[in-house]
Amino acid sequence: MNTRPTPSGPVAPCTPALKFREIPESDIERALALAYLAFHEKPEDELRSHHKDLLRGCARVGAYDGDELVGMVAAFPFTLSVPGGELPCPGVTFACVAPTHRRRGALSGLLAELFARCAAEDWPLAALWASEAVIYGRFGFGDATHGITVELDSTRPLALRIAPDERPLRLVDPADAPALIAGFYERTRAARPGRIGRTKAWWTEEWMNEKDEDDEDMSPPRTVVIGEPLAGYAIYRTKRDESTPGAPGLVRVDDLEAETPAAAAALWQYLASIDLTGKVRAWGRPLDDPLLLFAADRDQVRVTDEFPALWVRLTDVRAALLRRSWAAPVDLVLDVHDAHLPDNSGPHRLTSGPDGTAYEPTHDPADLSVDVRDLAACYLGGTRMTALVHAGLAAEHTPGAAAALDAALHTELLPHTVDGF
Ligand SMILES: CC(=O)SCCNC(=O)CCNC(=O)[C@H](O)C(C)(C)COP(=O)(O)OP(=O)(O)OC[C@H]1O[C@@H](n2cnc3c(N)ncnc32)[C@H](O)[C@@H]1OP(=O)(O)O
Repeated sequence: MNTRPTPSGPVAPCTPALKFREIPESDIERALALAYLAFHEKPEDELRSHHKDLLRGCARVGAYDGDELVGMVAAFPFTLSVPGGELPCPGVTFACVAPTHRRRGALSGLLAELFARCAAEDWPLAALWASEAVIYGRFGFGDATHGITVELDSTRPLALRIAPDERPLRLVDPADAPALIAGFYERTRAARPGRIGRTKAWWTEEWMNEKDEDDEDMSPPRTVVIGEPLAGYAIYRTKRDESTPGAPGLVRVDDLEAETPAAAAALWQYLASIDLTGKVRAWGRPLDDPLLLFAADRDQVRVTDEFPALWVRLTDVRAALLRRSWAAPVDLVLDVHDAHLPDNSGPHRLTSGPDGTAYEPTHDPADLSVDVRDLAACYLGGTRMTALVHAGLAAEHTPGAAAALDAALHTELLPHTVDGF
């Protein structure tokens, strides 16, 4: 059997008039105007200039109708943590097409151009956050990391089942915070796949930016740390509730990492005890956040949302599989289907063991058939192949093949991405 019920589809035919080429620096203003048109935004000068800087640092592909720029994608030069290390991974952003040119294959052409660039640059992965979940599966992106929103009722002290770390907490000046916590963050990246490498500029402009891009009522970012040497940190903002006099305000947690459960408990307890606030909202927490287990009262700590976070594309399946580590020996034939990048398609024998990992074309019958988007969903260990087989999205020809692949793909911590872009 070789069922592939919802494959990534073939590339839509491009409008013959459209040409795809690099967007030069001289067109960045036009590129921004196009993005603001497509995303319905009218940013102030400061934010506009920030977007301009971001675009300058990106690879940029444009769709041109004659001289008119009608579509673009940009890509940050990120690295992504994968099991056992990290890989170069363009972070696709600013994907947009003028409303006059939509559904004529512009995005398809732009992504085809980007994939060609990935092959030329030896980028085995690409990744993005989707504005709409329905868009990117057809291009071979799979939802490889997931996030949850957690809300704490902090009108009463946070009840815990474990003892928090009793060492003092310190607030750190935003200008000093990146240097203090960057090394610690890097260690969390090594332990958890799906995390983006943060440059100094990324720390300063995306994490320590005084103004919050989404909510102008939010305070500047605050960074609280515990331990010497550092055992954990939280980056958060607060806002008052102006609607009702005396109503408690909000603590919004943007990032929190701790190396021990006790340090995490101390940070959550601190966040839940800030005066004049009554709710802590943490967006983009990992699915396996220990808080959900060590909270003593799950009515006080509730998961209010779950969503796909990072969509990953295996632009070079072979390189992506060879350049991650494997949790258990594996030897099976994978028949991958990739409608956009045919070099990825066809049966290959995947072996991994004490002598290393190999992934080579074979004429042996397939043990497992899977679309490249679904393999991408499993790649960081966040989705189980057995679940995909049960959902009818992958076909198991040899009993036990999916379970064997899951054992090899397993990661101790679930993949997680908190850097939006
Ligand atoms: C990574 C990021 O930046 S996410 C941000 C994405 N951008 C936005 O949401 C901005 C507003 N939207 C847009 O600019 C455009 O509609 C885009 C970029 C989403 C799509 O661009 P288009 O050039 O219209 O896409 P294109 O014509 O190549 O579509 C290819 C296929 O995807 C489908 N598709 C594209 N967008 C959507 C959508 N929003 N919902 C459902 N299907 C979609 C098309 O129907 C087409 O399907 P088909 O091959 O079966 O015919």
